[in-house]
Amino acid sequence: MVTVRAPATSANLGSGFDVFGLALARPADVIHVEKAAETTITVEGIGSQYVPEDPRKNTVGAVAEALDAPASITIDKGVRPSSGLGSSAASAAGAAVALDALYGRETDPEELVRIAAKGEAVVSGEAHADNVAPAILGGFTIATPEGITSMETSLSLVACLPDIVVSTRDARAVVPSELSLDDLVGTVGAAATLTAGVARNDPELVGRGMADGVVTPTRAALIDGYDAVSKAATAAGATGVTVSGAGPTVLAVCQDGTREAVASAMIDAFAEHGVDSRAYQTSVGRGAEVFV
Ligand SMILES: Nc1ncnc2c1ncn2[C@@H]1O[C@H](COP(=O)(O)OP(=O)(O)O)[C@@H](O)[C@H]1O
Ligand SMILES: N[C@@H](CCOP(=O)(O)O)C(=O)O
Repeated sequence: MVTVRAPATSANLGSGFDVFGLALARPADVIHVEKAAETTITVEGIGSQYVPEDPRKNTVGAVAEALDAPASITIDKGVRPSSGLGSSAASAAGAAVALDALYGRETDPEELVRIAAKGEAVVSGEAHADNVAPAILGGFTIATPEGITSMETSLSLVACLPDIVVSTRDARAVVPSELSLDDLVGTVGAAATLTAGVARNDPELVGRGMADGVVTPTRAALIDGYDAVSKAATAAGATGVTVSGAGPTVLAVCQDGTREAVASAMIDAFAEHGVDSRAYQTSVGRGAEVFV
């Protein structure tokens, strides 16, 4: 048997829609795989009742098929489904790494990212790699059709998950299909600022570079209390706040020493809007790893 821990991830980071991604130190899924004549999937853990065990409907089934690596697979969900924390991607990435190890393939990690992205297509209709790239490679990743660039970085983060469900498929439907030249210039400037901040481990630059007036406002409208949560996090010491992935998780980048205050400010602000939430105080993490 091979067991892999695969991290939650936060995609987009505001200005990098479908391109930027960050691996989080916590939470994570744990995937166990054993060789079998055909693929079967068992799902346990947080939100497991919402995750299909049919291999044709689970991201992990598509990965096993793409790798031609049939297995008996158990997924222990630590990342809640439909959270904006790359839940479906954590399982896909974990399965890709686990099945590769189980069958001794030693596949190039970038190829594993492409295979895990096929799992994402099962859920959202598109093989976007912005969650599976950091889930496999760790750190900050830039995923484009031409390839993946990954960078190590150190940032203090809060991922606040409200008790709301937003499916990635639905949240993709509200994204505008066109943008103005002014918006393009703003987005390029922000994305470049964010990348410089990542390279310098600078939370001020990363926070400033998360600004986005194109995609984020359309998704924020699906999250009760988003504006209040964003303001409360900023007042408590966040340098930037955005929708994590397709939402509903709200991600805050924090100045050193403010993470605890930011987390409780976000929970309180959601509560004032009648929404229960849970805040993960976290940091930038590693990619999926075999640990047994
Ligand atoms: N292994 C998996 N883990 C989590 N969700 C999965 C998995 N396979 C399929 N799904 C489906 O994917 C959807 C959640 O994925 P998605 O909407 O992208 O949310 P998230 O932002 O958490 O990744 C749910 O409908 C769930 O049933
Ligand atoms: N770029 C995608 C990312 C979806 O991330 P998830 O964590 O919500 O699955 C998008 O924004 O649609």
